[in-house]
Amino acid sequence: MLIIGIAGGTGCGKTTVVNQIINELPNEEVGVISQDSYYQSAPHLSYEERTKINFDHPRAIDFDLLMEHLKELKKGNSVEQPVYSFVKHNRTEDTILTHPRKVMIVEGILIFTHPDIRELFDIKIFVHADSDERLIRRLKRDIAERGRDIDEVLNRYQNTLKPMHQQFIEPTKEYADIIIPNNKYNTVAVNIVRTIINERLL
Ligand SMILES: Nc1ncnc2c1ncn2[C@@H]1O[C@H](COP(=O)(O)OP(=O)(O)O)[C@@H](O)[C@H]1O
Ligand SMILES: Nc1ccn([C@@H]2O[C@H](COP(=O)(O)O)[C@@H](O)[C@H]2O)c(=O)n1
Repeated sequence: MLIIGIAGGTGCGKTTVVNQIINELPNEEVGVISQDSYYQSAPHLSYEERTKINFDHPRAIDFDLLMEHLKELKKGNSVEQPVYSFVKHNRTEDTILTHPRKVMIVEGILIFTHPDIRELFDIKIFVHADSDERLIRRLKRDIAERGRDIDEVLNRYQNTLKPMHQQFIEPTKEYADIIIPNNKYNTVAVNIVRTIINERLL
């Protein structure tokens, strides 16, 4: 199994890049795991309390479960990937049965901060977009898709997202084998990664 890690700050375009890469690849050969599915479950907290969680700090992620699932997939076993609700700020009751594939792509803002998880990646890719681009995209996306308003996004950006990005995410760029500039859609980079994957699938 080839495991590719794709990191980068919120709004840099990780999910979009992954979708562009897997589009046109046979879906029985390539699987995706999103770090967002592994936000800690917090059923003991009220909604109000959950809105105050710092979601950009590594402790917000259930890395133990993510690690366990990646190891199981590597062994050839299927896992139940959790489903997370950005509207409720909580894990849902649902899971997605995720089967091992020849190529597994793992994407998320903090995946390169965890040394043992970093070790599992055969290829590490960091997607870069400037912080103003990322904020604009995040604003539009979170209002359109994640039930937020402009104040929520801007407060979170100033209070936690920006400092956490500088402290935890940006420094992990140094672990990357490939850095994809993504201020604009980068079809050349996407095609290069797809070529690497296709070679593995031959
Ligand atoms: N290169 C790009 N140029 C303009 N908009 C983009 C680009 N890449 C992604 N987007 C848009 O920005 C938003 C955030 O992208 P997304 O892939 O969800 O980022 P991430 O997964 O890194 O948080 C989405 O609405 C997406 O359509
Ligand atoms: N309940 C939550 C959980 C996370 N976030 C934000 O999501 C961002 C990471 O996801 P991307 O798809 O953008 O990479 C992260 O910056 C968290 O602030 C949230 O808003 N609410």
